Amino acid sequence: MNVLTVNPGSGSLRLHLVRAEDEKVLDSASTDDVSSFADRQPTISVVAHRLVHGGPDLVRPVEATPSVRAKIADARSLAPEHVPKTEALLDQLADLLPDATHIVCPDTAFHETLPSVAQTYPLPARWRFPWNLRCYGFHGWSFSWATRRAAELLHRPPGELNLLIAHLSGGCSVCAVSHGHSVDTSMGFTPLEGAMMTKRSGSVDPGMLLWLLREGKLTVSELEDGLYHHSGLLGLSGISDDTRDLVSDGSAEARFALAVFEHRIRAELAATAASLDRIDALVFTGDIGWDQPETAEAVAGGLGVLGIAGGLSRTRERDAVISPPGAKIPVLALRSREELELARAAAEAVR
Ligand SMILES: Nc1ncnc2c1ncn2[C@@H]1O[C@H](COP(=O)(O)OP(=O)(O)O)[C@@H](O)[C@H]1O
Ligand SMILES: CC(=O)OP(=O)(O)O
Ligand SMILES: [Mg+2]
Repeated sequence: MNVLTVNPGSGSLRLHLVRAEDEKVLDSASTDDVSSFADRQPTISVVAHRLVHGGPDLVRPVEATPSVRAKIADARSLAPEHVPKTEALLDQLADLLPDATHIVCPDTAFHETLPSVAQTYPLPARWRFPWNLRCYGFHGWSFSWATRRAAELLHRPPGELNLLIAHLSGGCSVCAVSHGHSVDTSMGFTPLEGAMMTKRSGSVDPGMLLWLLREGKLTVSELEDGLYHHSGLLGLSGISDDTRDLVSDGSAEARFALAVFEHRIRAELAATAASLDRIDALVFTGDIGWDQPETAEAVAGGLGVLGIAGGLSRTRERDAVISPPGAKIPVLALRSREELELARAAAEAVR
């Protein structure tokens, strides 16, 4: 069964054709030209659409029926960078591939296992319940792949593993996995919370946001645009949202932006680690987690309090343990393979 996986991230649209039976990638592209990509495939039976926010109701992969489409529309304003892209792609691909089964795969599904203490914001019940104000968590397909792949590399069943995972890419979030399940994560109600990102701020004092609005410094839309597009590595450095540019630039501004990024990733990892009774491994994934050894080194090397240390290998030829032999807690670097998890989940949903 050939599955077209569609992954609209904040900074790119990634397309893969995956043969589900053996998880082989038959073709891939990072392009907005979905129609040329689809046209060049001989057969596509299923389309797996990554849906960043499933809202309160979409908690597993499901076919994109009209009632599911209505629920996606309800979740639109919760992830304004992502959900509208998925809606447009669902429309476009339903026209291009009318005979394929279209499955929507929520990022949030992986975090359905979050215990209620980790899901809950300390807000009045009269706000929380009618408006579903809770922590959802994102990057679920990346975390579930990382869990599966780490288990292979560590020769342990995934159901036994306790992991700290850092998905560092355009969007950045961390996850604590206990016995294979998400038990805490840094993103919450929206993909703006938690770790500092490439262009997004991550968490900042809510009192500061109130002050900016109350004092008329910024309008709601200026605030939203600034927090989503002009903050993070880009906003701090004034140079680039890409860690590769910042590392090679080497200016004081670039180094400072990277140092704040590393500090905030370490803080998020340490906070989520509090939900684990032991750490079997720290896993780096996502574009930055994979291709920026300086970042992995600075993050791991600064987590001595958790028993994690640096001295990591800088080689990235294949997914591997990158900590030195004998490290108390192994550190792994894995390429993010959301497409394999999306293909697997969609193939299971149509069976
Ligand atoms: N070291 C890096 N390697 C690759 N991409 C990076 C790196 N640092 C920052 N980026 C940015 O991350 C973006 C990828 O973002 P996006 O497509 O949203 O990916 P993801 O969906 O994985 O978050 C790219 O646009 C790039 O500018
Ligand atoms: C949830 C999220 O931020 O996704 P991405 O990193 O793909 O933009
Ligand atoms: Mg992504």
